[in-house]
Amino acid sequence: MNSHVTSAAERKVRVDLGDRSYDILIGPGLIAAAGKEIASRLKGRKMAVITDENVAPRYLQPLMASLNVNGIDAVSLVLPAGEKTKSFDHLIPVCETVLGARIERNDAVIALGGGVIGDLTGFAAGIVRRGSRFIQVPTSLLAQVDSSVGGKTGINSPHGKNLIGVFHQPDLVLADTDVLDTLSPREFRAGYAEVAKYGLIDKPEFFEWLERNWQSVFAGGPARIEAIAVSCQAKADVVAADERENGLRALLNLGHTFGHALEAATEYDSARLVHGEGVAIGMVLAHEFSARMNLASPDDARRVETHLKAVGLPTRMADIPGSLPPAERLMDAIAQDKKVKGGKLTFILTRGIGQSFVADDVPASEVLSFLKEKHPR
Ligand SMILES: NC(=O)c1ccc[n+]([C@@H]2O[C@H](COP(=O)([O-])OP(=O)(O)OC[C@H]3O[C@@H](n4cnc5c(N)ncnc54)[C@H](O)[C@@H]3O)[C@@H](O)[C@H]2O)c1
Ligand SMILES: O=C(O)C(=O)C[C@@H](O)[C@H](O)[C@H](O)COP(=O)(O)O
Ligand SMILES: [Zn+2]
Repeated sequence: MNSHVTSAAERKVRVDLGDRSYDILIGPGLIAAAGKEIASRLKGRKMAVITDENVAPRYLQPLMASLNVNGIDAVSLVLPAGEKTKSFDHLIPVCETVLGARIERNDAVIALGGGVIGDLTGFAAGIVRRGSRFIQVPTSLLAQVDSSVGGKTGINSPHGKNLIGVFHQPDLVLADTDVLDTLSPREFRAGYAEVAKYGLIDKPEFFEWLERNWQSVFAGGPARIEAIAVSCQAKADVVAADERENGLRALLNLGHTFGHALEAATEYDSARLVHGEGVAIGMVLAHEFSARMNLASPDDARRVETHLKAVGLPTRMADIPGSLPPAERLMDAIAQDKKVKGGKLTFILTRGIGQSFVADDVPASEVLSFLKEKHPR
């Protein structure tokens, strides 16, 4: 470990956004060090910690103790776990807890959990008092490599994923890598799909590294921390260049147009499909669709599927338990995607491994006949 680093962090990634820049600290022991890290960066001494029922029994008390020891007075709220929590019903108690504790703008709201808690809490922080300080303590692999970074916050609608929300950047991200040891294998794999995504967007050498080293990433230790740090740096670079998704940032949506439609189609039922699994299936579909449009070789799609299958991720719509609505209904969700412009579909397509690009004006008729072909029925 670097001797000049005073915290437990092994790696630090900076998200450069002018006066809204912030650090992502990555490494073991960061929950225990949270109070010190937060107190040294923020003036506020009142905070609300929002978490879920799986994370709370393991990590809430250590976080609260670390805050208290460093002079921070904190309240907490424990919500049900799972994607359905990203809803108006759960947004209300988060806002009321923050207001009830008289958290001022310069105090902070802390998300302790996976992407569900991070997106919901970030949204509450973005709207309470028209914007309050926000700290992410991501506890799932997915949240550590993706959702805690970049300021997209929000909730779902029956019309589609993340359709209600705001951009609201955190002031600090503390990714304690020790906590990943208690994540279920299924949730670890789901987070890994977003790690692989960075390779498939524009880092073919990272994808090759993952093909060779994924077992070490799953096992823990330096390869895991390296994969998290590479992912955070990749996301930080994109967010710094295009914070509000006017262009380049849409690349981070690789696999998501199909994936989000599948999540809406399964009614956000985490027992059937979780976000990272939808992204895995969506990335295979995006590569296959690119091959069908003669943009890429079908070999690339096969290579992506082989790797994601090897780690144990679902790669086909048929892998989702239960029946799916017809392709036409999936198209309804796709038509509600936030990337749609003037009614025209935008997809992230590819010319090969690590050669993704934003394709505007993708013909809906092509997407529909592709989905009909792939649909398990
Ligand atoms: N804002 C963004 O940029 C962004 C990026 C990617 C995904 N997302 C969103 O993130 C969500 C998915 O996040 P997720 O995969 O973290 O799901 P999640 O928040 O539901 O967490 C997954 C499961 O793991 C449990 N868990 C979390 N940390 C744990 C730990 N250390 N030990 C034991 N159990 C733990 C949770 O309780 C939950 O049951 C989706 O809603 C997705 O849309 C947002
Ligand atoms: O940060 C981004 O930008 C992403 O697209 C990251 C995705 O992994 C994430 O799932 C995001 O929430 C999707 O964004 P959305 O705008 O399609 O809701
Ligand atoms: Zn995602």
